[in-house]
Amino acid sequence: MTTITLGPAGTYSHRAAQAVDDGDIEFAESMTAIVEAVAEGEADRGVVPVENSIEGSVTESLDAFAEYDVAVIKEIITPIRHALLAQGDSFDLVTSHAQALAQCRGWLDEHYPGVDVEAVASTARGVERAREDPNVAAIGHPENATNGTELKVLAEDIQDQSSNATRFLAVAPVSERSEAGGKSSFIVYPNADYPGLLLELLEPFADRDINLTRVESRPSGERLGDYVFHVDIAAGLYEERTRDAIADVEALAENGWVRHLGSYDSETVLN
Ligand SMILES: O=C(O)C(=O)Cc1ccccc1
Repeated sequence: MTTITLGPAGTYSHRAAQAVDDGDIEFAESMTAIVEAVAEGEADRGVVPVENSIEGSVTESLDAFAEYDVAVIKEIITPIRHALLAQGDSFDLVTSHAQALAQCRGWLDEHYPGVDVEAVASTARGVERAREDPNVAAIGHPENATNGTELKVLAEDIQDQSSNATRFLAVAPVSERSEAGGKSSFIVYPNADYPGLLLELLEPFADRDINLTRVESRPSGERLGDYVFHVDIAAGLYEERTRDAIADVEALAENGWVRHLGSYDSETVLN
């Protein structure tokens, strides 16, 4: 089994992927490339971050789910504890994944006011930069300090909120889409715009006492003000009430489309 996730080795996505699958791990440098590799049959599994408790959605992952046909087979929730890593105590640039830089914005302002920051494709890519250049520090998991040339851990737990957690989703080819699991995800493109549309789309769940765990609107890319809705619910597709609710949503979206991502269970991993 080959799992593809955000690389190089040492990213938080890599850690989440290892927690759910101990097979071969391959790396890509964008969420889109990971989802595309699974949709095209180049990898059996993909693991991408979708939401962080401080910074919110990883929009690139959501947009990739709307673009490529894949099945969501598991949710992985993991606490994220960032460290500042560098060759020595002085540096003039801090580099990391944009989400990690944002999660530590307050801490950086307080301890290194005015320091330059630069976003790179992943936290581990930032660590590579710090290994190559003594003027660069990186934000990432503290274990990156010892994997390879030694780096100093200048500070630990630098995220702005101690309860920093990220949700990752594991995806598989559509043939593995399941109806079993306590949560389900789907994407609705109603291709319509009238007062009360969103209310109508959500009523089928309220009427059946199904809890929504997330609703996110993303631009459809068609025209300004036109949206695709990403909806997660705390119910499985094996339940009649879920199938009935989604049938109602499909009727409302008759001029657009509904993409079923599948039902799955959630696992919290501490790593
Ligand atoms: O760059 C990484 O390590 C990732 O896996 C993306 C990410 C960045 C910050 C928090 C969670 C995931």
